Amino acid sequence: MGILEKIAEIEHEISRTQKNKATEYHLGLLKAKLAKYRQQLLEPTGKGGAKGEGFDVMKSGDARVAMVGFPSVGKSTLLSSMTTTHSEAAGYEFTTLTCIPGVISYNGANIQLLDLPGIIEGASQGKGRGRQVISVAKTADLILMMLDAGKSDQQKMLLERELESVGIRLNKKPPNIYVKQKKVGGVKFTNTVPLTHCNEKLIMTVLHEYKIFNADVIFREDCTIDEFIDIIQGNRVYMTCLYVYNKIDQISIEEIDRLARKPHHVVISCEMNLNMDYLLEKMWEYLALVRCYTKKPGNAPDLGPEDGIILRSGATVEHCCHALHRSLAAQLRYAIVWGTSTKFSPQRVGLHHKLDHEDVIQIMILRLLMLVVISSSAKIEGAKKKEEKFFATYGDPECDYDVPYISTNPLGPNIECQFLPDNFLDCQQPQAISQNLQTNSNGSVNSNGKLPGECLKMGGARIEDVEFTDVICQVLYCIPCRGERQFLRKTPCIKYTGHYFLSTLLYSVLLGVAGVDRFCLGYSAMAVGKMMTLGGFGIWWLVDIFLLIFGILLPADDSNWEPYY
Ligand SMILES: Nc1nc2c(ncn2[C@@H]2O[C@H](COP(=O)(O)OP(=O)(O)OP(=O)(O)O)[C@@H](O)[C@H]2O)c(=O)[nH]1
Ligand SMILES: [Mg+2]
Repeated sequence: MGILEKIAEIEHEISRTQKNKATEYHLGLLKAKLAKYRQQLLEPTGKGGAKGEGFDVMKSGDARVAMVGFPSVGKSTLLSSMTTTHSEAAGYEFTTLTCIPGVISYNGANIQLLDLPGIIEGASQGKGRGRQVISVAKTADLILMMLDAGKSDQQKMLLERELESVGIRLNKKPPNIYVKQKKVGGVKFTNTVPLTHCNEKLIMTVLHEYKIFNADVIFREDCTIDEFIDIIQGNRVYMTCLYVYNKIDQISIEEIDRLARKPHHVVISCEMNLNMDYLLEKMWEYLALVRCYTKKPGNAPDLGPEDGIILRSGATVEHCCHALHRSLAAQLRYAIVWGTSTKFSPQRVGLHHKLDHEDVIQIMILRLLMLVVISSSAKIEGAKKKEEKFFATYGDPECDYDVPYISTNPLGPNIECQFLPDNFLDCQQPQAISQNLQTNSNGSVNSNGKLPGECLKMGGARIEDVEFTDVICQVLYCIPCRGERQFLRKTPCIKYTGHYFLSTLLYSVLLGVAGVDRFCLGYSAMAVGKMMTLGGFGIWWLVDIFLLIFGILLPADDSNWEPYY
């Protein structure tokens, strides 16, 4: 007996068997057997069926939509009206015999629309070109089930059954059941919710039919036995589907109303061009594509209708990196995202952050690594050019903080630049005004006597003695802060040039006779004198120690003692 007959027999048996508690196990067993035979039919072990000539269409664009339907429902007419591709349409059945691809440009995305031959009842068993059509449909992101509004609802059921029988599940989520086969230990069954559609015994029966004797099974959802069989089979495809009723020009307005109100339904007329915009909108909604705009550091993002990258729903920063450049994800340091996917806008995120529609993303990479990667693969000269080109396209990876970040939000992530501690700033050194006057070319001094950074007097040990001046400070590169990045900061007229009090005192006590302390402080001439006289015969040596202790002898360059020893 061939597989087809076996299937027919089981189907007959299922239809004959009454559904009640007593026959529940018998039916479960039959369903499992049926699924197994269908699987064998779809994947023949022998030479296999005829090759799908004319069906191997390259995947292109951002998403793929396949039209499936009975012959002469207007699939080719829809393709011709929605895309620039022409597909032969005629009043007789099986006008189209191969897969014809067209492209729809919508919201900046290119959506590939496939016109397929009509399928008939029994397509799943290979009637007509059913098998090829279904295998192409499986590769799509969305199925448009084309139906003739003039015909009965029977056609929808028939088509659904054909697709169901080859493992395509329409508008359903994968059931939340966990099955893990093991080598030993028997079957361990757990359910986290009460089961109303099946029980442990039925599940065991099905498992035995599949010759699974050792496994962990966890039901996290109240599923039916069919859904459980789907999980065991493991090759089910869960797809979204839009039911498109064509030729609404031929039916009454009440009928149109009835059809249009059903879930996942769209009513159109290709010939009269009715409701085509809505169909496009719905297709976009069902494809659930995500468009992200990239932004170069320091530049505003391009938000035009053609800009941005199109990603699948649930896409992460990693997908976005792959879409830009294949090596980008490996070098990602972090990404900055503006939009609804983050708690704060902008926010730093990692590789696994999920992006939302219309997010703006800025990718920061490891610049050094980038250089190493490129230079190891090519000569340095070529690598540099490559890197320049890369940065011109994706922006300087370092940072874009050199554009003043003006925000009035007190809870914002950045502090005011003026409040940054000194280690984040590059500040001018205060200078004694006498030196400055000498170098000043025009020789004029400001009305208040001082320019930024100028001091009339340097040094001082007590706060009352110290003079203050304003110096120009610049925030260091790559340090984020709010407001102007260059500002004046009040600074004491003190400089440090590496003189330590304690070491100098020790020099003075131990080596004062040789004038080492005076050498260190920068009084070279006096030091030579002190050395020649062997510390002024001991008197100069003692005097210097006292001068040091009382703070009268200080470094020759007006600098202060370093505050730490
Ligand atoms: N009244 C009406 N007729 C339509 C409409 N759309 C298509 N048709 C007609 O339906 C017939 C079949 O159209 P096709 O586009 O060839 O149908 P198909 O689904 O591609 O058919 P196959 O390629 O044979 O599978 C043609 O004669 C079209 O003129 C419509 O909106 N209203
Ligand atoms: Mg056609």
